[in-house]
Amino acid sequence: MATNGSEKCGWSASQLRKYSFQTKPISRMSHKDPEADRLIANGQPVLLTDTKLVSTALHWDLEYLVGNLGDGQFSVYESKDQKFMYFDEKKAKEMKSFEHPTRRIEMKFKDFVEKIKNHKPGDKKIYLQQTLNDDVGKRIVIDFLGFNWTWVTEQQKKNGWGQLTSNLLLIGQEGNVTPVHYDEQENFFAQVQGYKRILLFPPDHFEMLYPYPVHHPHDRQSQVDFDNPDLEKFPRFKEVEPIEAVVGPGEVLYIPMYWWHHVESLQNGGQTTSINFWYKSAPTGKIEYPLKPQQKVAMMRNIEKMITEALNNHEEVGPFMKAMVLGRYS
Ligand SMILES: CC1(C)c2ccccc2-c2ccc(C[C@@H](CC(=O)O)C(=O)C(=O)O)cc21
Ligand SMILES: [Zn+2]
Repeated sequence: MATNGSEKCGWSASQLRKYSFQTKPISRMSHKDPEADRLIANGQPVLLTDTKLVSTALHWDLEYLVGNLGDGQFSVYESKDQKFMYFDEKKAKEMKSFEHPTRRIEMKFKDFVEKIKNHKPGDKKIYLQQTLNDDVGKRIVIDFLGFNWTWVTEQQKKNGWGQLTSNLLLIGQEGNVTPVHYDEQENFFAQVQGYKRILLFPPDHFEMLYPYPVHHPHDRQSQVDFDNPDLEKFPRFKEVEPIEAVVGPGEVLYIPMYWWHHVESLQNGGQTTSINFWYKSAPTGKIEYPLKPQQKVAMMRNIEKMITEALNNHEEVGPFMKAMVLGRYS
């Protein structure tokens, strides 16, 4: 819990990666503050310091998890550098030229812990990402049942969200980076062990973050490499104005649907454990004008999908849309 520096906050600015843009701090507050509910209802991010959402998981260190997660297979992603770029495996199959930035390997949890313990500089980085399901040990089930379901279910109801689709258990190594992307679900992101720095960009940053085409395996991810932005190709990237949150154990960040987020496990901060709560969005009610940026992103996605399917060849999509717009709408 970062503070004005007088109390210990468990991390220091030297552990944060350096980027070309400035950031503004996110608002942090108690979940009891009426402002918190107002922000969530308005689809604005907020860092909640005291929800106790996953307080029964705060003791989930690696040896406890080895002893209680059961003998199942876990999805572990491997990357040659510190970036773990999501890609859609189905779309990757349809794109011969696509080079996979990460590799998914299935392994037992104890083998994952061994890899973490024996990691040496130069080894591939790894990131465990696994849906919490019912074939975990019974003590994990008890911890899971002890989550603050009262509060999170109340949030789901009063914001009209759809069902809880999944809780992902995430265990990453210090320095791991999940490059900036958006999801089409509401997300209560709960930090369990270690510290993560999250940069958040509003949905209207679509034009400054240059997402990949919808049919591309990196759909929903930005084409801009934050460590080496190509301002020739992506000139409006210099206009980005993110807000920043460092989440620590017991803290919960609300990441609204369509909000871009970049996530990094602090350097030299040890391994990080997070649990996310993804909810389907509220059904679109009566359309009101002006349209929200999220609605425009959803429209652009549908139009891109329709044109790509109708032309049945994604090379033609650019020329087709240029013919429609250049000199006529631009
Ligand atoms: C990078 C990784 C492991 C991955 C690889 C391949 C396919 C999917 C994913 C995936 C999905 C979600 C996260 C959690 C989080 C980011 C973070 O905490 O790092 C986040 O973005 C969110 O909660 O929305 C992380 C990953
Ligand atoms: Zn995400």
